[in-house]
Amino acid sequence: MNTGYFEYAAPANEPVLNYAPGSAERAALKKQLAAFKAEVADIPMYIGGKEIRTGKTVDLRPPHEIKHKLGHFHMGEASHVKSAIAAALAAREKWANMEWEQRAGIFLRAAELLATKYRYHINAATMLGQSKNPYQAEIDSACELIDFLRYNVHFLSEIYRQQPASAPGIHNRTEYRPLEGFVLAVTPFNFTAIAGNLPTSAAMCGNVVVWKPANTQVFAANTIMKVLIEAGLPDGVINLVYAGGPLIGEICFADPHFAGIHFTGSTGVFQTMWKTIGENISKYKSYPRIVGETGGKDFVLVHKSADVAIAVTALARGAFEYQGQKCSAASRAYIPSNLAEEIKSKLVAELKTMKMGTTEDFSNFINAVIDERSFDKIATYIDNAKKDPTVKIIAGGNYSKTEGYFIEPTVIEATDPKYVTMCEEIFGPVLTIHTYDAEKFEEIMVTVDTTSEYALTGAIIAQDRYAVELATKKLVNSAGNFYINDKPTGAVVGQQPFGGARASGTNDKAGSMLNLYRWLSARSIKETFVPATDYKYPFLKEA
Ligand SMILES: NC(=O)c1ccc[n+]([C@@H]2O[C@H](COP(=O)([O-])OP(=O)(O)OC[C@H]3O[C@@H](n4cnc5c(N)ncnc54)[C@H](O)[C@@H]3O)[C@@H](O)[C@H]2O)c1
Ligand SMILES: N[C@@H](CCC=O)C(=O)O
Repeated sequence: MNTGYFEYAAPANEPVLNYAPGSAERAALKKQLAAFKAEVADIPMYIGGKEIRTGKTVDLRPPHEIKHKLGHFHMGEASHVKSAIAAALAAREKWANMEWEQRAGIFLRAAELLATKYRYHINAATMLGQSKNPYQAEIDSACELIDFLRYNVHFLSEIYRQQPASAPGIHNRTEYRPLEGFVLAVTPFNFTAIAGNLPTSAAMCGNVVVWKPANTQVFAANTIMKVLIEAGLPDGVINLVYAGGPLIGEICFADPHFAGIHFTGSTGVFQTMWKTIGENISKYKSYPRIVGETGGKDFVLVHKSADVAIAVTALARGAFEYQGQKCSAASRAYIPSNLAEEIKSKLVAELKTMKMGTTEDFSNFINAVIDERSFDKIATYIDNAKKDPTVKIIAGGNYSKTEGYFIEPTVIEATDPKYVTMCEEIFGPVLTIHTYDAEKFEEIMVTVDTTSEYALTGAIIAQDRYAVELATKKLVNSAGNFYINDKPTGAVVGQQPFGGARASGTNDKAGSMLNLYRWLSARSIKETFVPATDYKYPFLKEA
């Protein structure tokens, strides 16, 4: 029974705690880190509200301390993926029919639990499981996830409010139904907020979900699921399964009830998914929604009028926060010849002050990269650069995987703007810099635009407003998130809706109305109060 139209006003962004020495939040976070390190977690899958343990376990270890075991999770097989689909479909009717304000209450309660009771749980889990320092964990697993939940409730209430006009004698209305089937959410390792947002944004719209996180993000994914259950999410609405990516794809994309994929991860995986869905298109009840935010090769373009301190900070933070493992991370920089020496020497000096080590030692800015596969891939790019006479490593270049997967912040200088590390996504702490003739700004913008297949984020650093205007126009298709005099990372929900085009994804802007529309299937209803009873037009009637 609907008894009113309920408002969900735009929320404020969750305030970022600073964890300064002596602060209460610092003590609470340290306590939770110690608690996690003192236990061995046994993490189940969650299917139809039941905890499922298969006995086939995979160990979880902090990337910065690989000898320590945090716990393990239970790996699923084909039968578990099928059970997750069945549980989702069984929950669908009741969930789709639940009044919006009841659904909203669950996600707002989850946001509140994360902001209070579970703030240090989710941050400590992200710090240990994904090797993030306290600030990087706070802006991701606490603030961004809380913002996604609160803003999406607000945005969805705004969508529901949008209704068509009605001519005299009739009433029109639009119902925003969930999709007819289940949504598959496949999430990446690098952001706990994204892992939480992809299943919950679809579920909030009334959809049922099968959620598969990255193996290296399971430690924090488990906390998200526990919070959602405590917040009152009914059984079967979101089913968390751990299984190989290809296996999940093979089963879900062959199911006639597959209604949509909400993916964030690499471009190659997304393209494979799209191809499989295309091959299976005639099997589905409805055309599935395909939403994917993928890779980037994000640029910083410095103009000859730039403030050097702004440029150096944009590069230091933009390229090396979270070890460069943000899809938005600056990984190619174009610096003008008049400022090149000053920018390089100041950047190299800054990088020397960045301490690297565990996340439990709060004096470390740099922690480890996510796993051995990633470490080896990044090290290969660095080794190849060391052997190549056309490029020079001007900072970092050392790495070790003895204690954890540590790679120094590395800067490669390339005379060729099409050198491999200017073009390919490395996803690690490696920045490549190219110096251009300061008088050839227009030419370098063509290079920026045509060097990579991606178009995720980019930044212009300039004091000259004509240069800012020119870059904003010429690079219109080079980035979905474009920054002026700032680093190209750190988009905030409700402020900079996030996503890129070209090979970077479908640009459906996580944390905005644009994204939520993809999980809705509108039904238009027209009611005529005094319907016609005669087919004849007035002019056909006798005078
Ligand atoms: N554009 C964005 O908003 C955004 C945000 C975060 C990360 N990313 C991108 O994500 C990548 C890093 O994350 P990652 O290493 O977790 O990415 P990934 O593509 O390796 O994995 C993402 C997810 O897909 C799963 N997967 C892997 N192979 C699969 C297959 N064949 N079928 C189905 N699922 C499969 C993984 O297990 C994981 O859950 C980078 O390319 C980065 O740019 C993009
Ligand atoms: N939204 C994040 C990036 C997410 C991708 O990894 C940012 O803007 O830095």
